[in-house]
Amino acid sequence: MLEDGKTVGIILQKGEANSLQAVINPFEDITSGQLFILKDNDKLSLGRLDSYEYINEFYDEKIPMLKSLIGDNNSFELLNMNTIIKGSISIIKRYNHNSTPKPGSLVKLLPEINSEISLMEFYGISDISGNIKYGKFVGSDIPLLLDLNSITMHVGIFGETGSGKSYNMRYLIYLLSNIEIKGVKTALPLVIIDANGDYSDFASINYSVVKGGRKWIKRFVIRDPINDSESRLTIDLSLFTPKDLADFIISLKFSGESLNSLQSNLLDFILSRHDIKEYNFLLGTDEGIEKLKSEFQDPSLKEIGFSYGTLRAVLSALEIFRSKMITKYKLVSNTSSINESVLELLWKNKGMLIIDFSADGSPGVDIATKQLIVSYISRLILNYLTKTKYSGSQKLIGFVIEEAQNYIPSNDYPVNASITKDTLVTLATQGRKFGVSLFLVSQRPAFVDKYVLSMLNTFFFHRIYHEDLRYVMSASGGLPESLAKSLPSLDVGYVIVNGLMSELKVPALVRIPWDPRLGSYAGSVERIDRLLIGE
Ligand SMILES: Nc1ncnc2c1ncn2[C@@H]1O[C@H](COP(=O)(O)OP(=O)(O)OP(=O)(O)O)[C@@H](O)[C@H]1O
Repeated sequence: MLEDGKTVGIILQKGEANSLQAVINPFEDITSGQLFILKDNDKLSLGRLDSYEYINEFYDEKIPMLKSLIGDNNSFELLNMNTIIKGSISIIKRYNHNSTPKPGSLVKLLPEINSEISLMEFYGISDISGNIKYGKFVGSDIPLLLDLNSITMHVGIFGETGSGKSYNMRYLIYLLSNIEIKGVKTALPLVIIDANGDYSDFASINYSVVKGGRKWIKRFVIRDPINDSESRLTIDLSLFTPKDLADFIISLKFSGESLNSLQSNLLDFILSRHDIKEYNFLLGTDEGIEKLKSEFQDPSLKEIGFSYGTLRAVLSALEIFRSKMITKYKLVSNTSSINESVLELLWKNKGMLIIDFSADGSPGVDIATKQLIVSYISRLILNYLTKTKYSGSQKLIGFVIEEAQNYIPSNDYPVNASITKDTLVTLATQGRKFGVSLFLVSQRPAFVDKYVLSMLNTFFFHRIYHEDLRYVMSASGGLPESLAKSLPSLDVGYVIVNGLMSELKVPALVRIPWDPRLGSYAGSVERIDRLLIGE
């Protein structure tokens, strides 16, 4: 069965450890990273083409090994050509044996696989019920199996702009929405921080794409909703410490870029005199802000050492906060629109919450406010899952964060994200225990916090910038040189998948199938030539 694919080459030399040299038919369309079956009599192995080159005038019948192969018709045709492909192949799996294919072994395309039994045979596993079928290995129709049981070890999706990340995330959402386990349709509950409105259609026109195992989808916006598929996002400030809120309010004045610690200390001092349950009133209503402002008249503040200038600066920060959060965004509410009951509904219905941060869904909302929201949602998810875990039941939520560098930046990235970073680090470290699966999507992995990067265990690498190669290599535990070399020039629609979820257990080059329903979203771009002629 596994050996049924077409013979396209012959092993010539056995190199060190798992590496082999082979001649391959030059008329075959091959790619670095492609998988082949290697057949040494009845011993089969799986090999990955690491590199190849076209060599001319190779054939020389005086070579003893070639002489012995000339008897075989297939081999003769291969060897009797002026140009051949010389390829380096590494063995990535041996099927029930320990040997390395000897010179003369055949290199075969992967077979056609039409049944789950042959798929299990290919992977050498005895159960595929916890797996989803993702894309196809390059040069074959065999899907990469992704093990759902490793999903809480977190996922990274990286690639430069236009490399296909959003389409891939949409494809993953489609797969995670249409899971079938032992005949039961289900889905991974998802909360999505949608930076550019790339997923909003799943709540409306493309609902059918994701409704397989889901019964509930909600899209949140930060403006007045204009139809039934939208809800206004509000958050509950009692989930934050006074220090978090003080830092946020003061930094908002500087567009989130810097922080005056004296001003922040003063506001922290005032807020700390209140119970956290009062924060939604104090910071979410005009009366509350007025009450808070009146507390700055307290003469003891000057005695403690807060200057008049600091007091005035904090009052002006509170005004800026009021005009944005209360007047413009109407963001704060005791009965926040996303709360623990909503997460409970999300879990029960295997639903999906889309937080639309696009210019359409959240017009004019600055990055600091987006961070406050992401921080709020992270805390909510962590609190909810911790509570359910300690009450004896385990639940699971996938948390997709696009433009992850804005929420968990590395030290090299000029964004202050103290309000999100700590909680997201906790989610990354504790996620497996409590049932959180992070999906971090970013154009620049170099700008994502190194510690969090090291917590990710499954990677989807699209074409990436040269400068990011180093980070990608260290975060993913290394890629074979051949695959690493191809990363900066990978075509759209191709991705290197590596890590715990991959049943292949080694990095693989995978083709992501095109589905027009998944291909029409806010971030997808039309071809400019067709656009210009109005096609
Ligand atoms: N598997 C695929 N097959 C064919 N076309 C694809 C595939 N994946 C993506 N594309 C096309 O490539 C373009 C860019 O893809 P996508 O929007 O996913 O990139 P991106 O990496 O998310 O970019 P950005 O970071 O700028 O948002 C889109 O127009 C999309 O339709």
